[in-house]
Amino acid sequence: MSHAKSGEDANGECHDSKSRVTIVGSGSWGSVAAKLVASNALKLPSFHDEVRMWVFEEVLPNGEKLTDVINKTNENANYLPGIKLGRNVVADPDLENAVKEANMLVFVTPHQFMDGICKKLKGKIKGEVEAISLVKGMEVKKEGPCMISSLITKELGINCCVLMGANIANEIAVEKFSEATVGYRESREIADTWVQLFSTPYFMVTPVHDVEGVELCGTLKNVVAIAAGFVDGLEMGNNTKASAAIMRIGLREMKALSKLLFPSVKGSTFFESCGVADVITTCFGGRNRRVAEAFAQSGGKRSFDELEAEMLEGQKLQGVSTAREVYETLNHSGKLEMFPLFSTVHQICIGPMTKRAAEEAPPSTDSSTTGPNFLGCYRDQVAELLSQEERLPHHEDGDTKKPSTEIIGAGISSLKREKLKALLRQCVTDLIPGVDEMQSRARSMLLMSQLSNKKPSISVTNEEVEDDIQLLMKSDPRLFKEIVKKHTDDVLTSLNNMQQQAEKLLDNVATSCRPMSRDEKRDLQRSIKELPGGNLKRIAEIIKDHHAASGKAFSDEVTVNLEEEDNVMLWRLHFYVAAVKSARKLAS
Ligand SMILES: NC(=O)c1ccc[n+]([C@@H]2O[C@H](COP(=O)([O-])OP(=O)(O)OC[C@H]3O[C@@H](n4cnc5c(N)ncnc54)[C@H](O)[C@@H]3O)[C@@H](O)[C@H]2O)c1
Ligand SMILES: O=P(O)(O)OC[C@H](O)CO
Repeated sequence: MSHAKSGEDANGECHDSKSRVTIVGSGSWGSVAAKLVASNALKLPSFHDEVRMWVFEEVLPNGEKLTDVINKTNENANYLPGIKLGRNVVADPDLENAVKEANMLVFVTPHQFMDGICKKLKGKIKGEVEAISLVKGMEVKKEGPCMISSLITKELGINCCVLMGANIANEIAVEKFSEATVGYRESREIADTWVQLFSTPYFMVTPVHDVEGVELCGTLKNVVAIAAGFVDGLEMGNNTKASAAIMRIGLREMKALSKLLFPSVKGSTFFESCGVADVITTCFGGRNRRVAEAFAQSGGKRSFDELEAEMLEGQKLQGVSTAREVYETLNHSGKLEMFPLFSTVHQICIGPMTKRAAEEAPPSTDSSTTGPNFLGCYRDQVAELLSQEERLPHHEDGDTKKPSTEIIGAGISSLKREKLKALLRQCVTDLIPGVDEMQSRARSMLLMSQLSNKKPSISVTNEEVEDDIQLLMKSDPRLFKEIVKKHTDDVLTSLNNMQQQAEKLLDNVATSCRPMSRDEKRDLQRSIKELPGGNLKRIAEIIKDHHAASGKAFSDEVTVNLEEEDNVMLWRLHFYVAAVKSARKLAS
């Protein structure tokens, strides 16, 4: 994008190569965006001074039009009273007129109006136009979820960056320091232009090459903020809000859902202003939190619509509709149970809520340490699938009546078996990112503990040990050790939880297996004997746990007599031995 001064082209025709900016929206954040951009447009030679702001026209109680008041007083009396926007901001109630000369469009209205706005602008935008969306929210179309930046690109055929962050409008309006993140898809140059247009000494903007990640952070944190409001309304305290029940799990679900929708989303984006910082600021200071708190205080008797109208005077909440959109998306893809916080927020928003229901609503302890409860959810789905099925004789395939060679699901119809396999395949796919994360956390902890003992046995790169960690290690070795221990314990707890869930899932799967043949038992016996000591210990644990679960007495000494074990136990051992063999093969 070029920003040369106005001039004549080769044909002697006058052309304007300075950029013109229009702000599409004039709520509280829209007005602050206009103020930021207007102050920079005056300073930057590549921009026209005038900044247009499209205003959804309203008539004030004194009969004056909002647009006229803004142009007369330079203040948005309805949405940002007391703040001068800059004399170069021109309010315009005519959408088409407001955008017709602009080649840089800033979209900043509540997300529910964006579809209508795009439809009105379709075919009305000409030439090379760049857009940026400050809108936190998404649309759910027949084809699935559609981020607002994609909606703009699809409907108007223009590239669209996003700007999100910990940005409570009223604070930035009075020039309190804040950061924001610009997400871009392709051109870094265009992202830099937006950064330049928005940055001021009190508003620091950073570009990130992850448009979906940035936009999903801004969108999904509003659902987390609604949950934070519920917890505040129920006076459950800041520990609950920050830790297990809300912000921590909220961030995990935000990350998991973002990656599910767009696998290219980067983990590092969640540590930018648009991620963890926006979660914190909105959960403590935002409108979503405030109205959700009032909703909880009313015991769910007053609706969000009523409270929004009463408390926000024309401003709009985004979290309630986003919770519904997220719920629809998850419901459609059969993944509701993997996101207990998101789905519960929607259920509370639409239904009567009692203190008890809300207290029962937070995610189970399973998911509080392992994030979205993938394994627990698959375990339940497998159990449900198998319990629904009328068992057939083990030696027959349900549909063909031919002897079955399948191990898993041998006693169920082939249709159910295919469903079971599909569930297990999906489980593995969903589990991979969690396992990768666990592996990387475990590697970091190993590295840190070796560093604290000054004996790294693996090569250490500078990126892996950040400066502040190195500093802490040198300045306060005792605190460093404590932190390493705490995080190591967390990793071990998470691993333990994952293992327990996986065990339960395997127990369920094993109930569907055909009887093990004599030859297979012999093979299993042989394979167990060849296992090293550590794995034998695990075999003993599996047998002990299984006996305990089925109410059998057990002693400390475990003797393995495969002839006496039940079929479920035999296949559980078979799966374990097979996993050990595969792991060894991979390692060699
Ligand atoms: N306010 C903040 O602190 C803040 C900060 C960052 C991001 N955001 C995001 O910015 C976006 C815009 O929010 P805001 O805070 O500027 O708005 P707002 O909630 O303060 O105001 C609502 C706006 O919607 C307009 N409106 C009402 N009915 C309309 C209609 N039928 N069609 C079009 N417009 C209509 C109103 O005129 C007003 O401008 C949202 O996605 C929000 O999440 C807000
Ligand atoms: O006031 P909220 O809850 O709409 O949140 C405002 C902003 O998104 C905070 O970054």
